[in-house]
Amino acid sequence: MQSNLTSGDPLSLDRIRSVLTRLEDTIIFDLIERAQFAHNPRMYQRGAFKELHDIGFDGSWLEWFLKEIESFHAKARRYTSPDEYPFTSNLPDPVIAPLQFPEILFPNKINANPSILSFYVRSIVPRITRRATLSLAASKRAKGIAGDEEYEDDGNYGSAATIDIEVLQAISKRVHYGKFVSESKFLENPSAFIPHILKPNPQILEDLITKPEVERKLLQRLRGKAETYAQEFAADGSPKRYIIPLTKEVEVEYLLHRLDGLSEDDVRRLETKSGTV
Ligand SMILES: C=C(O[C@@H]1C=C(C(=O)O)C=C[C@H]1O)C(=O)O
Repeated sequence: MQSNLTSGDPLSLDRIRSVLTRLEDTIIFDLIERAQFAHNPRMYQRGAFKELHDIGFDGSWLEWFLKEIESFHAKARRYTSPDEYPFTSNLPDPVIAPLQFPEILFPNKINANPSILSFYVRSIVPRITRRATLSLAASKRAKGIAGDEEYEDDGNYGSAATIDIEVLQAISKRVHYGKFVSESKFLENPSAFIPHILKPNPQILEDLITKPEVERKLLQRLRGKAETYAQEFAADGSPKRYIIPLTKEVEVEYLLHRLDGLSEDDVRRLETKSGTV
C-alpha cells in the first residue's frame, strides 16, 4: 500500500482524515485485545523487575519493551519518516540510508509521546482491563486465593506489553498527524494564522483549527464502533476525550513555530498566498 506521504496530495484534508479514521479502527481493536488481559500494574512500575535491573535497565517492563522494539525499528529507519515518533530517546542510527520523503512539514521537534505514554498507563489501561481484572479476581477466589493476591496480575507481561506498544504507536501516529492537518489549514489561508503566530495567541489558533462538525461526526462514529465491538468502552469514551484535545495541542504548537526563522519577506510572501493546498 502506498504511504499517504508518497502518493497523491499528502496535505489533502480528506486524505488526512481518512488516515485518522483508519487509525481509530487500529486503536479500538488493539484496545479490545489489551482488554483480554488483567491490568498487570507491575508492567508499568519502574524497578519492579529485578531481572531488568540485573541487566542494567531500571525503567519499567513496558519502557524496556519500548526501548528494545524501537531500537530495532530505528535501525530499520522507521523514525526517518515524518509521521513516526518514538517514545524512547537516544535510539541507534538507521543501518540503511533513509528514504527521501517530500518536505511536507515545516521543520519541528514536537513529540507528545511522553504525555501519551503517561495518559495511557495511568488512565486508559486501568479502565479497559477492569473486566478482565475482576474476572481474574473471581477465579482466584474460587481457588482460595484471597486479598491482594486476588487482583490485577495474570502474568501475561509479554503479550500485554506487545499490544500496549501497538496501541501507543497508533495513538502517537494519530496525534502527530495533527501536524499535517495544521500545515494543510495554514497553507489554505496563511494570513488568517500569521497575526496570531507573530503575536502568539494559542486560543485563537485553536479556534481557527477547530472543526466542531468534524469532531461531532467523529465521536458519533466512535460511539457506533464502540457499541458494536466494545460495549465496555462505549460509555466511557475517555481515549477520544483525550486524543482529540492532544491532537489539537499538537496542531497549535506546530502553528506557533510555523514562522520560526523566516524573514519578513518570507512572511509577507506567505501572507499574499491563499488556497495553495
Ligand atoms: C484533525 C482535525 O483538526 C481538529 C482535530 C480533530 C480531531 O482530533 O479529531 C477534528 C477536527 C478538528 O477540530 C481536522 O480538522 O480534521
